[in-house]
Amino acid sequence: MKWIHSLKPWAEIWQCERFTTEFTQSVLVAYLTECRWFGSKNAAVKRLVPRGDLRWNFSDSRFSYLMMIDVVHYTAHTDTYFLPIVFRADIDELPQKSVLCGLELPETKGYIIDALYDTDFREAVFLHILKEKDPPIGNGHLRFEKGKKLNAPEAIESHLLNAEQSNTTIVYNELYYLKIYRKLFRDTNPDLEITRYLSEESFFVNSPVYAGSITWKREGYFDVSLGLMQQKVENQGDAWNYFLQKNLQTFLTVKELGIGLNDLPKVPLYKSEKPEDIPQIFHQITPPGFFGDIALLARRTVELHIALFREKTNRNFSPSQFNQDYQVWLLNRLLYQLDNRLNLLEMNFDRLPEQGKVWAAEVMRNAEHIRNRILNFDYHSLNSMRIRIHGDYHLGQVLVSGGDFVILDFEGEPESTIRDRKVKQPPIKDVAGMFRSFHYSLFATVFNHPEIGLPQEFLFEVAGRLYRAIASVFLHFYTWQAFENNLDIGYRPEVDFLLRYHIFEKAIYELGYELNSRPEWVVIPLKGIMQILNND
Ligand SMILES: Nc1ncnc2c1ncn2[C@@H]1O[C@H](COP(=O)(O)OP(=O)(O)O)[C@@H](O)[C@H]1O
Ligand SMILES: O=P(O)(O)O[C@H]1O[C@H](CO)[C@@H](O[C@H]2O[C@H](CO)[C@@H](O)[C@H](O)[C@H]2O)[C@H](O)[C@H]1O
Repeated sequence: MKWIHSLKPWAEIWQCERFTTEFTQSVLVAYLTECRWFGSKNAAVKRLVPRGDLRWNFSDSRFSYLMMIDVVHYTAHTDTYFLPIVFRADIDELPQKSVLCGLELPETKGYIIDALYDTDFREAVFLHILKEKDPPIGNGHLRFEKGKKLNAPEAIESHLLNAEQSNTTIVYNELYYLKIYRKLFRDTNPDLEITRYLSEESFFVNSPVYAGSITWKREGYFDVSLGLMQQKVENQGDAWNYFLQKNLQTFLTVKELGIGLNDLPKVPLYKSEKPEDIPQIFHQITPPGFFGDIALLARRTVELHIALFREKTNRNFSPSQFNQDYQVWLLNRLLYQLDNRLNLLEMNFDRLPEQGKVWAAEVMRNAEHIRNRILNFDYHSLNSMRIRIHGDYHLGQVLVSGGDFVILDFEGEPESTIRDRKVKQPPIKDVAGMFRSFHYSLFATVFNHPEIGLPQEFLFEVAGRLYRAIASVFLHFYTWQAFENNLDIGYRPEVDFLLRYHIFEKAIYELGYELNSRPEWVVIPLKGIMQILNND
């Protein structure tokens, strides 16, 4: 562990230049790189600028520096990360990842730790939310807001959630989940905005109940969301793992029954069908209730969109029409994204698995065709409405809860700016996200289970046909409910156009996500893009 010596006491630590330099250069860089939530691991970082003047006296005897760290990249782009810290004399029973460094002060020595690992800090946060306090911080104050449904417990027990996530969640009394945002934005986080709206102002009940939030407020500046508390959703895991299991069972049944491709008709792509009109064979190979689950997820998805569509007065939520400004925004963003992906593919080409190289080369050869497809968007022919949507909708964002589905995590697409995430978009974009996710889950099952013992190409083909059946049933329930409830998604040709357009967009987005986060998975979006191009 790194030790730093300071000539100033903890209360004046940021005035000690030696500390600031050593802490920034030899502690923070190494610490952040090890954090799951630090998203700039692969980026070339020019410098870190920690802001240490935001002192919060969270109890009579202790305080924390609510450290906000500007990460300046060589591209000049800057991200801000949140790492509240406290000083402690001991680190008994704390995990190693909570400790940033040892610190020798003039009169004592101890450790700087991530404050979220400190029980007193966590308890103080909860009590501040419960009592709706507004302590001063820097040139502003912290606003601890209490949700209507938060009740005072007799005693507070807390721990950190042990989950793969981009932020850090504190669990209180196994009842409340407080997500502390690690990447900060100069505006209210859409996750907080949408969760609070759905929970307190809409009829939609399949998203978590809002329990409170923490916001840094300053006169003349945009709000900065630091945390969102929700009621815990009792659940049996996420829909991603749920469907992986179902897919595996399906492939094993295909093997057991000796099903061949001739037995599995190709349902027309994206034509909505009632489950009973899907060829019987798809009901035979999938586990009981499979298409019922698809129908239920489609219903919850459309209900979410109806709730977001209903708003008439709050301009953050009221629907908008397609227009020239939106089209310019969309095309600029997607063309930039495509160039970024082609560049990433080229730079990472040699690291790709063999199959990935073949498909990557094909995608690169088709660059002009792809660009043209992106440009093929004309708002004049679109009559439906744009609304606030989930924006990063996939099976991992859905919890399976007592035979139902609950939709979470409204932060939006991780790569987008905060303002881009709030742009109203066609709700069909979420449907496209979910379709990509079903596609992913089928291909991931094939990749992860060589023990199924059938040729991969055959299983890919089975996956493709099952995907068509899933999409048809989902679309049936989604569009039917949308039409019944006057959710303005347009007539069928418009739905079809937007669906295909956004599926393509999402696959291109995913190419970047996989190349940056888990290159061994890049074959899945590559396959997705090639399939879409070949279907044309
Ligand atoms: N309200 C909740 N109830 C139960 N589990 C939750 C709740 N919120 C989050 N989780 C769990 O925590 C995981 C991460 O949550 P998420 O909001 O996606 O965090 P992040 O934005 O940090 O990735 C979820 O997949 C889910 O398992
Ligand atoms: O971290 P987030 O959940 O906000 O979303 C990001 O990570 C997702 C992966 O965890 C990524 O989703 C992609 O992989 C999923 C399977 O792991 C798949 O179901 C999705 O369809 C696919 O997009 C998501 O794109 C990214 O934003």
